[in-house]
Amino acid sequence: MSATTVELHDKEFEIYLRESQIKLAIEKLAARINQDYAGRTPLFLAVLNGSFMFASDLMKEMRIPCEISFVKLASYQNTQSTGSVKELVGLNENLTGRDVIILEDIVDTGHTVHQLLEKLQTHVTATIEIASLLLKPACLQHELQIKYAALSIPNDFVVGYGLDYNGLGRNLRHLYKIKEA
Ligand SMILES: O=P(O)(O)OC[C@H]1O[C@H](OP(=O)(O)OP(=O)(O)O)[C@H](O)[C@@H]1O
Ligand code: HPA
Repeated sequence: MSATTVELHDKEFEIYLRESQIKLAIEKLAARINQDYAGRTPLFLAVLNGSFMFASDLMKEMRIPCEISFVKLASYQNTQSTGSVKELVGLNENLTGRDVIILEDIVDTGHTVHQLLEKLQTHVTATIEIASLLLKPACLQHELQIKYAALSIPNDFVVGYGLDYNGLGRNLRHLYKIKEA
């Protein structure tokens, strides 16, 4: 058993989705990907940091040949930039002709995935899709086709299972949402 509420920094969170529910949703998602990509060898690009747990559990459910690589959109500072400009780091693979599946822990406003897709535009992939553990449809600010979303959730701030609140909470095995006052 683990706690039904947790305190991280100044905020209290209550349990939202248990590990068993998350695992089930990932199994269902993996079954779809296994079927859709039969006969192909997709390359997963997992976006750090938040996606590490999702990527790990999804990979264990893959029954087709596949590869994974981890990338990060890092803020960088120079004399011109305000810090909102991001640099794609960690991409060492040749994506030409590959079936790429981006792995995210959460698509919220969609800014991150939108930026990542822009950065990948110069690569001539065969296909490119997005798989996210969580999707907040009410928050999306970009026209994105999220083909593979394991769970759709309301506009609550969530932590656990890789997701953090100011650095804390990534280690939690369940998902927690912020507790209403
Ligand atoms: O759809 P969006 O509004 O862009 O939000 C989603 C992104 O926000 C979080 O990343 P963050 O930049 O906090 O980095 P992290 O993965 O290291 O926590 C999360 O992991 C997604 O990548
Ligand atoms: O709800 C969230 N929790 C943690 N990180 C996030 N990044 C975007 N949305 C969230």
